[in-house]
Amino acid sequence: MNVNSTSDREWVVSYLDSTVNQDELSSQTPVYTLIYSVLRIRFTLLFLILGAIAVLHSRKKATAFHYRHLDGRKLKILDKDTRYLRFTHGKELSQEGEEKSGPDPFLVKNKSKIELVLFSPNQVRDFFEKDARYHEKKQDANMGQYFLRSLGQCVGVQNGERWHKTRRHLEAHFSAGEAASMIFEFQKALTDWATKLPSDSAATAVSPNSFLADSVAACRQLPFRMISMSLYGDMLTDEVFDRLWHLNKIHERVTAHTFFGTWENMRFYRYLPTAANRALHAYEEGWKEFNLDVIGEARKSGTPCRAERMFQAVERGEMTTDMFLQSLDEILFTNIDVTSAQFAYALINIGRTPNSQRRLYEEVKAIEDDEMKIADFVRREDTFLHKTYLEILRNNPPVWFSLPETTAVDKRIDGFLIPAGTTVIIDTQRLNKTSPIWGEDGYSFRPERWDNITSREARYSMLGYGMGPRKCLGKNVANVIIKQFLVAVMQHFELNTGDGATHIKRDRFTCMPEQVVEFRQRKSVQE
Ligand code: HEM
Repeated sequence: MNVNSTSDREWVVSYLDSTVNQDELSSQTPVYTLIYSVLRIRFTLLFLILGAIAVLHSRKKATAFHYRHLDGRKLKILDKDTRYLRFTHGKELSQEGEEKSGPDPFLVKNKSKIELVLFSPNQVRDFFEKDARYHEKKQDANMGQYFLRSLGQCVGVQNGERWHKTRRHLEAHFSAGEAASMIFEFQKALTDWATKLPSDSAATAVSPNSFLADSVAACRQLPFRMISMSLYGDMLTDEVFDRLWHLNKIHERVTAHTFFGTWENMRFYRYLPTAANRALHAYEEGWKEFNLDVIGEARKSGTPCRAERMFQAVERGEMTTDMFLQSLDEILFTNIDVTSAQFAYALINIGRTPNSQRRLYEEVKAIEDDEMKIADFVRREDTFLHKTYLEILRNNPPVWFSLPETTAVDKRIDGFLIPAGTTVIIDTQRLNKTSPIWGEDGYSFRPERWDNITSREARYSMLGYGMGPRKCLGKNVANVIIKQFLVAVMQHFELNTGDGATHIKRDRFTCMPEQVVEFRQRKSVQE
């Protein structure tokens, strides 16, 4: 049949219509409509999902302009895995970065991830300015599964609303006022430590009035005791402290697996019967039991205890038990090396700089052994004591490279276009020592430099307690205990470190020094 004319086409249409059963037609229409609608919804969903993936992907994926300077040069990359090296060989890594990239920021590999290293005040300012409150911490600190299991719920790696809520519950107990209220209790612990140190197993006598001791070993339990006091108050009897110290021993093993483990970081590892898993399990059980025991006892006896007050947020359903336990872990166990290193460096630096030691001693002598005067002295910020404390913080950052934090928006850092979602780490030693504000002698310990520099001016030139809105939770307590420690040391000892270089231990995630110091007992104490 040849269909040419309009009338022919009309005929064909009507013919075809007539071949279709009208009942069938009416029963088929909803099915087609249904299929059509379902397909349409699916397509819409598919488009939405693809759109979301594209948006997310574009946040991560670098464009041709990303990682490039305004003048077109590209960021350099250190072509080696720095996952462990940043802890064991921080100094060497920092030097390699400087040799490869000069004054420009550079990229490093962390297993399969790429991170951006910053180290100058301009870079750090560009990183924190404007979007700092939207920066995110990596929940596994880019260290994998074992970290996620042991610390993935602690306040330090939470983001957004979860972080705000948890932080609020903890922060109230570590304010400047709370820290000041701990001073008298801390004083007792310090006097006890200084009195017993000459006969401690860490001390080797060299004369009736002097002894040698490794700077870390000399105060190995002291910061741990003081931070435990801040959490448990009068509940911290000798027996309770011994329980904590035992848990700390297990936790040291957990920390070693967390930062230096390899297979531990894999997903399947948790199911294997290994020493690392047993240590984590034993620690978690013990830590939970310990806290519930102490909190229960504090309630029964009506003893004030900060951990008990923090736990009330768990009972109100505002914080999970894991968040509570892991945040307390972060405060006490994980942080202990950080504070211990500051104590050790306080001894080393004071013992190496006779002029600073003399000036500090003169100040301490003037306040006599009066508790009220000591409390007032420690709180002041116009003293040589305060400058010494700031200089210890500047000269000895606790970790060589900070833990990862991501940018929230595309931004220029030192002229380079850095895409949103880029993970950044800061070379704290390089920043704290080579920022132009420190002048030629940034590597020297010189508290006097703070005669002419304010903390505000030094804002982007040192990473002491961190920058941006999520600074260290314990900064007020750390401020008080480090200054009180310096006072107690000056009251009891004269220090001598000698001239040799201080090495950093390679088996810690912190910059932990290896250095023997000579302690000479002061006359007033010997009598
Ligand atoms: C001199 C000793 C200390 C130094 C140098 C120090 C330094 C730091 C730094 C650099 C951060 C990271 C901040 C950031 O992410 O930008 C931090 C976080 C933190 N620190 Fe400290 N810290 C010290 C002592 C303490 C103490 C004694 C405590 C507990 C009372 C503590 C508890 C914490 C907590 C919980 C966080 C996580 C805060 C958050 O993300 O909300 N720190 N600290």
